[in-house]
Amino acid sequence: MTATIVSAEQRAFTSTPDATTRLLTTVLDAVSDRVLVLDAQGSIVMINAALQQSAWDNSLPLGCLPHHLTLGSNYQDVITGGGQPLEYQAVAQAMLSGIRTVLSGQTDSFSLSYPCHISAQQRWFTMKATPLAWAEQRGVVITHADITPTALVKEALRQGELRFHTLFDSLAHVPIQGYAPDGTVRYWNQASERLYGYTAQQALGANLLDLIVPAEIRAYVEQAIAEMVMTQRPIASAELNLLRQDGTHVSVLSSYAVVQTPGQGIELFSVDTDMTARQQAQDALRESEQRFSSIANATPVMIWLAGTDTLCHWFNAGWLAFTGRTMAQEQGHGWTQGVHPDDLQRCISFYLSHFEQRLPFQMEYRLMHHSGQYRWIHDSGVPRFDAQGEFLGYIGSCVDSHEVRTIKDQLAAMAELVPGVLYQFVLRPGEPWQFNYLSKGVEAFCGVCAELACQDHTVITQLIPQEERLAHHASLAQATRDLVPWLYEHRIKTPQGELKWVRAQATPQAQPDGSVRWTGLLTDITPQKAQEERLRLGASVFDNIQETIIIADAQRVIVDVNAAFTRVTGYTRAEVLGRNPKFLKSGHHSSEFYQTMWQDIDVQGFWIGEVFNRNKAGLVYAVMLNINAVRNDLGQVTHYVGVSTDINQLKLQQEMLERVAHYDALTQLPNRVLLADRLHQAIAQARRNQTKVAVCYLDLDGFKPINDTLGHAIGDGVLKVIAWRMNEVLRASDTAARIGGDEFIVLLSDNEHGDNVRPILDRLLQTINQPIEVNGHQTTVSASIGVSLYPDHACEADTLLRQADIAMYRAKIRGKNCYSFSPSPGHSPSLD
Ligand SMILES: Nc1nc2c(ncn2[C@@H]2O[C@H](COP(=O)(O)OP(=O)(O)OP(=O)(O)O)[C@@H](O)[C@H]2O)c(=O)[nH]1
Repeated sequence: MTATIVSAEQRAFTSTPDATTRLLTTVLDAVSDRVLVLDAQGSIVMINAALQQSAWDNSLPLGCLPHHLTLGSNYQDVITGGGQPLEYQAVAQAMLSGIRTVLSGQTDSFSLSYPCHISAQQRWFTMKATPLAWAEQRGVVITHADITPTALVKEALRQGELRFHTLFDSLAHVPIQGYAPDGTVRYWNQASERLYGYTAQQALGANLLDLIVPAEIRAYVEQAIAEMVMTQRPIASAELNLLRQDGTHVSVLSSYAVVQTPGQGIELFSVDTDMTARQQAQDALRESEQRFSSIANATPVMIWLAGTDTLCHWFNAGWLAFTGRTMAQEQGHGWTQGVHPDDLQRCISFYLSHFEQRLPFQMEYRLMHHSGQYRWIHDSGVPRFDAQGEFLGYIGSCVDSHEVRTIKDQLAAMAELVPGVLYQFVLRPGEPWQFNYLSKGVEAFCGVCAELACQDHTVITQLIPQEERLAHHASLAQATRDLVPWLYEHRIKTPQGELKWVRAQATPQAQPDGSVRWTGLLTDITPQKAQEERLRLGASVFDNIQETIIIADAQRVIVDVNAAFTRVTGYTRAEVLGRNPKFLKSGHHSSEFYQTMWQDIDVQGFWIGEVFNRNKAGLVYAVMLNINAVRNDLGQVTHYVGVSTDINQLKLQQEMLERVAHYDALTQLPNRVLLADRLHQAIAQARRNQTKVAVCYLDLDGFKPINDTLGHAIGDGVLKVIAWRMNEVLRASDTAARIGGDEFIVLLSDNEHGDNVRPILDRLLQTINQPIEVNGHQTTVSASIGVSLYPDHACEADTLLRQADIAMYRAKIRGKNCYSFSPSPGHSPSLD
């Protein structure tokens, strides 16, 4: 294309013989931009081909209208001339102002973009003015470049960026920052404002590194940015500790985006997640773990931690000090190597069974001490859960319970020696009983295994007969409520079918956790119960037996009597309790009698004999009394039991027989047998007392005629009267006996000499000789008496009797109704 020269100025411009100018003109004609040159006055001195060509387009942009665009015309007139749309007038003024600044040398260039409607399409142009000098003239070269394609792209980008930022802004809670490779902030959303404290206005244009990157990580951030710029790819997310405006730190997780923006180069975006809360939680957790670990390591208690896989992964210093092993050795299953082989199986299965159910547990096992000795430890494990209830594993604490266990074993051994069963169980509201301890005695006593009973209380409770169980449980529940010592007797039926009586005594104690712990003793009272049964039976016999029973204590004070006692004696039980039984004395026995009786009881433990007692009514009765001393295990007398059998009838019968044997049935005077006894006693007494006994042989005179005339019955009556009269004149110590027919013997004891008996003999003769009336029949008899004296006439009873008999005949011979003494030895019989 060739430049068109249309004026003198144009000619002057083009006539310059400067090859450079020509070259320039040629170049200007070759470019597609619209170019025109103004001189210092603003007149058009050159128009290139593109502008020339476009001058024919009715829709030329501003300043290019063809009817104005002529060489030599003033450019100001061209672009401010009439017919231009109103919206262009401001643009035209701006253009002129810029051109003037260039022409005046104030600036090296001026550019302005402006829209322009061509054929109803909006297009974008950039007007640029740069100074130009030629042939000692100065001017300005103006280009109008159609930048519509570039503008469209930029607009699209701007719209895209707008949407991008709108999207960012809509992420109100996500802090996002956009920045240039040099750190200049280009985007700063509201979330960033909240997080870092800088407003968008403060942040935009500032350097991100200066705003929020602490000095200590600045080099790292710079390097990261450089890497992203170089690779045009984001680096991996990083956790950074950044600064807020107020100087505090904030922990963020930064994710990055690298955006290649046409015209703006690389733009970087950081998308931050505030990690402060998580960091604080992590810090708190770490601190808590550190605190736990320092506390756990400071305590002498041995502590272990297990994860959800049942494996122990941590042991405190106390544990490691105990075992003398390293953490690595103990972790996993390592710790089980230290458990005593006898305890291992029990220990593991106990641990696993509780672990499976997430239950707390307590167990004891022997663990190898670093000294090489096994020691008992008490291990308490509890499940761990996080705040959301998620199971985390177990934590366990152990204490060296060796000494305690040793004492416990000793106590258990002692407990085995205690008769009965020592036990302890715990009652928790709403839970079944739990036996903590049962001494081994339960196996012999109840026939059940102590360990099984500790696992399941029904092993014990089901031993109680069904019909007694309710009352037993109610009694126990009452004592649990009242917290008072409990004493209860009940039966059990052992698995072997044995029925036993149990005395359960225990003390309930309230525990801080709301449970009640019972500690007590079960005693086998089967023998006592059998004894009680026997006693009950005995008591029944006691009250129903015919014999009277008196029970006295060791001081011989009555503590009980039976019903027969009251029936026989007339005394009620209340009247005699607390009294000595001696009030029953009849007076028939001497004090020696009783002394002997008690001596026998004390020495041989019993006494049996006949005793005359006196009842409440004053009557004497005979009993066969059996007194037994009851002694305790120490041999001390605790009670006396007297059992009396009423022998009154027997006694009467005996007396009757005795009387028959010793007394004359008609006159009731002693007979010959009793006389012989009395005579021997009288002789013995006289011998002791140096006195004399007179043996008087008395025979009635003329009795036969009474029988013969009045009859035998009257004769009997006479004999009875005579007997009665004889006793009337005799002393109590004397004896009148009938030895047959009308013959009597009178013994006069304790006479100082023979003459002392004469008055008595006289009174005898006199009283016998008194008239007698029997059944209306009057009669009279007399008596002849022969007297022998002990020891004057003889010392033997028979001799004395014989001599008295002889003397009596002498009295008969002397005429009857008189007495005659036996002659003294060596003397001739006399009739005195
Ligand atoms: N009624 C009665 N008579 C008796 C009883 N026992 C003996 N006789 C009688 O007593 C008499 C005793 O005899 P004698 O002593 O010879 O009679 P006597 O008339 O007293 O004679 P002398 O002694 O010589 O004075 C006999 O006739 C007996 O039959 C008795 O129990 N009752």
